Amino acid sequence: MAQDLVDGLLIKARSHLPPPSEPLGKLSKRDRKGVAVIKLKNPPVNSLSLEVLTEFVISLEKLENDKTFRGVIVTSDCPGIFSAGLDLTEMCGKSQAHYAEFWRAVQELWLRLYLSNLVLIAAINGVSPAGGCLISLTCDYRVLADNPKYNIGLNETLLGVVAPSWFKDTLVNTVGHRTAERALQLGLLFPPAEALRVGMVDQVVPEDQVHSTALSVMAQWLAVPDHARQLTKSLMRKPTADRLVKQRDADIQYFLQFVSRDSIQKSLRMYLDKLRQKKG
Ligand SMILES: CC/C=C\C/C=C\C/C=C\C=C\CC(=O)SCCNC(=O)CCNC(=O)[C@H](O)C(C)(C)COP(=O)(O)OP(=O)(O)OC[C@H]1O[C@@H](n2cnc3c(N)ncnc32)[C@H](O)[C@@H]1OP(=O)(O)O
Repeated sequence: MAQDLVDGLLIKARSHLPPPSEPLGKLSKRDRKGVAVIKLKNPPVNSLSLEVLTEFVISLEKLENDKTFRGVIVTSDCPGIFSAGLDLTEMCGKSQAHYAEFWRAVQELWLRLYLSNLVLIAAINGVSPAGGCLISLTCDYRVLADNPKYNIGLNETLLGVVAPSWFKDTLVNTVGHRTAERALQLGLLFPPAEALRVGMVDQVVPEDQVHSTALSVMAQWLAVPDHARQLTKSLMRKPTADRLVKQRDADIQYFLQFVSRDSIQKSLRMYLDKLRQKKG
């Protein structure tokens, strides 16, 4: 059975955790075949808070260091939402020190995912804007559920902010320069068929087949000897990652200046208010 391949690892935000005696991320070692599942669970929308980013990095590090694991399926535990992207409340009305800590955590997660030695397959079972899309773009392969609500893309410009150069590079490396330029400037969120057409995802399948498809794809990738695949991945990705590694502090300073501007704070607040008012 395909499911027998899978081990479970759940990332949760502390505020939604059961008693503190339980560890934040649960890593069970029952699996024998070396595939783990990281399920993002930060209801209601799997926003990437500082805590979730940090926990994600720790979980990945554990998996990287545990040689029984060779692949990870990244998916969501929140129905209909893969991830709403970076937690906007982390970028509004906080201190400079907080912004710096938050942005370093965003950088760290991107670097860990993008350069991971593990095979990463995104099983995208929900809408996936901005940072949510970025997570999937760092994976080696993307399977998207065929639901017209499950848009995916880097929509930063629609919030009045700018996708940083390494977000942009990740998209360019996936869909090519022209598609990326248009998608980034317009802040396009692609429905499944369009996402497949432009190469933002590799496969679109019925919703109930996302997980099994991700497992089949994983088996195909794991059939390749690790050392050859890992070196090839590094050849393809390291130049892009190195551009950030060489200027991480400058990138943080740039983010601080940008996000602290009154005009940017105003845009982010207005966007959050719009989201909150949607209900009422
Ligand atoms: C070198 C660097 C230099 C320069 C670069 C500078 C800056 C870069 C800056 C930013 C980069 C940002 C990347 C991002 O990821 S920004 C996040 C973008 N995300 C979005 O646009 C998605 C917004 N959310 C939605 O569209 C919807 O919520 C949804 C489709 C995901 C889900 O819709 P639902 O109807 O199911 O749920 P809602 O009622 O809308 O939301 C429930 C609840 O959650 C709050 N919320 C939603 N998204 C976020 C978020 N991203 N962060 C924080 N909170 C979020 C929403 O407000 C509701 O809250 P309340 O229950 O009303 O309190």
